[in-house]
Amino acid sequence: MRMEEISIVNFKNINEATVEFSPRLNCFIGKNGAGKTNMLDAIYYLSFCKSFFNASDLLNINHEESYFMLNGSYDRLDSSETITCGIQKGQKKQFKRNSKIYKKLQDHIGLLPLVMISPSDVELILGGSDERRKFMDGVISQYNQNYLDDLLKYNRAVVQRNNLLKHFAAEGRFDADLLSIWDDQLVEYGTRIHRERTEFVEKLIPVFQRYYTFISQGNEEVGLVHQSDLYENDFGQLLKDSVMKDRAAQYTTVGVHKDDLLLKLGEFPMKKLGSQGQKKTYLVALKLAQFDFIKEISGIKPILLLDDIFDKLDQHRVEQIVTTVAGEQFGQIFITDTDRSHLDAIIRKLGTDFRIFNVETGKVKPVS
Ligand SMILES: Nc1ncnc2c1ncn2[C@@H]1O[C@H](COP(=O)(O)OP(=O)(O)OP(=O)(O)O)[C@@H](O)[C@H]1O
Repeated sequence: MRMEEISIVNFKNINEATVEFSPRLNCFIGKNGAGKTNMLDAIYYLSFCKSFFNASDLLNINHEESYFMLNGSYDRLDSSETITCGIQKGQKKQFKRNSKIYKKLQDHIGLLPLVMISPSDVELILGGSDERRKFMDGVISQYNQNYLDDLLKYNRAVVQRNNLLKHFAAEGRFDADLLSIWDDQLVEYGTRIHRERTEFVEKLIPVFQRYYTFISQGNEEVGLVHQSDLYENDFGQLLKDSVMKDRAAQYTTVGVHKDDLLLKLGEFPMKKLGSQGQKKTYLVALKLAQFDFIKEISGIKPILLLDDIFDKLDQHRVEQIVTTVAGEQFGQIFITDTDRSHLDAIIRKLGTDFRIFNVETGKVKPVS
């Protein structure tokens, strides 16, 4: 799959841009703060109906304006797709596929597979367990629409159950039957979520380790372990056994909303012992494994966005990454950098079609 063209109006610092892309490699070069990442984010937005960075849509509208528009043309499985998105202050977000408005944005997720590798991925290592659950959920929902549905229902049931626990505490009473209505829902959705996450992580691990070994040239061993209350226990029983604890805490203390991924360097946590370059390598390997995974399941090569990928990595690792993404298994790539030297190496290696764009204070111009 590839994006052929994007038109942008008032998206962050990009007031107006229409850019035609290469089917293989597209490089955005410019100084810090020029708008390179904003270009990638606009592409990301058209796949996920949201920014990679800002949860609030309003933050993506240019500060001086009251709306933004994005329009992307794609070649997907040999047919053309046009995706349009418009955000106007005070109005509902509009997302259209071939001029037809989506009733539910959720229906769009997965149509245009995409993997973004960004410096802010480091939160996956440094942040709380919610970051790592978000990672699993984000990938699985790209190929499994029912998963997102289960997740929304599960999260709603957790909120309701927690409200009930708080209500009981405030009233100084307890009704086990009433609570068990939510237990049944948690078990139904939670068991399916657990199964999907387990399968995903099991398939991801060997691919991830292969990428890590290749990029680090076998210098380190890494691990990835899915941690969940549901591995050892029947979920329904677990909820029953935890009732006293839940009542004291006034929230649901067990379940898939507590899942985590243990990210390891050798036998130790990557978070504590990994160097900056090792952490970056870990994240690149993880995201490339995600790429393979989505490609295999969807039968489509995702778009790959590489933001500031070379920072913190030594020359060997950079070369290994370049060699990897230059391979046939990858499709269209968008890459940002502050200078051309890394990119020239990629271009030489790819020996294939490419386009370079200069980005300067929100203006995007092809380099002839
Ligand atoms: N809503 C907005 N309206 C106007 N400008 C914005 C908005 N949101 C972000 N910006 C501006 O966009 C610029 C950041 O652009 P971007 O993150 O794309 O830079 P970059 O070229 O990737 O830089 P770096 O090399 O430092 O990563 C900043 O100057 C920021 O102030």
